[in-house]
Amino acid sequence: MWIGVVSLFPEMFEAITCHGVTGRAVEKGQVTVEFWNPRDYATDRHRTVDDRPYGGGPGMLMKVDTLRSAIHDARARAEQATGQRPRVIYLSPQGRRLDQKGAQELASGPPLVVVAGRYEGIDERVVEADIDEEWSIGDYVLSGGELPAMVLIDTAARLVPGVLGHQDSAVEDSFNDGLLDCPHYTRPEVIDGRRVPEVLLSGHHGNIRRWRMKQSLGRTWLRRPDLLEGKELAPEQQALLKEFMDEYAD
Ligand SMILES: NC(=O)c1ccc(NCc2cccc(O)c2)nc1
Repeated sequence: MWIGVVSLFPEMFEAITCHGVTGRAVEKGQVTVEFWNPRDYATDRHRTVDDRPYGGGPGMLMKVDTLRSAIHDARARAEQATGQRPRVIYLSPQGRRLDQKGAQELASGPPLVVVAGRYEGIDERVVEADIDEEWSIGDYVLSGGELPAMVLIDTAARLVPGVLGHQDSAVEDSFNDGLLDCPHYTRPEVIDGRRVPEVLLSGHHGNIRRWRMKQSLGRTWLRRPDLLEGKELAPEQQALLKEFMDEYAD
């Protein structure tokens, strides 16, 4: 997976390119992340990258010419490196809500150029002319688009085949098949008098699979019933959820 990043703070992205699963994916070449900094396109003495908003009001916007040059070069490199036209994404609270389904879509699609805004954002004509899709990681405002960009890149990169240890860990992940994750346990067997559920010590893989499925369904029902709305459950899932609900009612 090839990802270009347009950001005034490229060093922030070490959080995903130099650590953990995503860091190893970059090291192994399964994921490529390249950076373009609008400040490198500034020609004035002060290397200006912001500009005042028409109509007045507080704050600044990203300067148009330096931003557009960076996006243009990132786009060109994407095509040169992959032979495909990239999807240019801008992170803002006005964008499409990122979820696991969207992450899967991004991971299996064309190369990405991800644009991280600073200040109060970018000129709307740049959104119209240069941005293909606006995405949001949630209904809150951050001081910049870098953290949202890293969230988007991380959740997509980990879905690239071969990036996660054993592929099924991506499948079993929370929000896979749209359910919340089941509880997890590891050593010691007892913590402050709290024991590991016996079924998980039984070695009975069929019972363990069913217990985990029941817990995922039950937790989703209790914590995020909206995720069950309109969701087609398999007969086994329906039975397990009913069992959970009956036990919960007791
Ligand atoms: N929810 C998000 O994905 C998100 C994205 C960016 C961001 N900050 C930079 C910015 C960029 C554009 C407009 C704007 O108002 C703020 N904050 C939150």
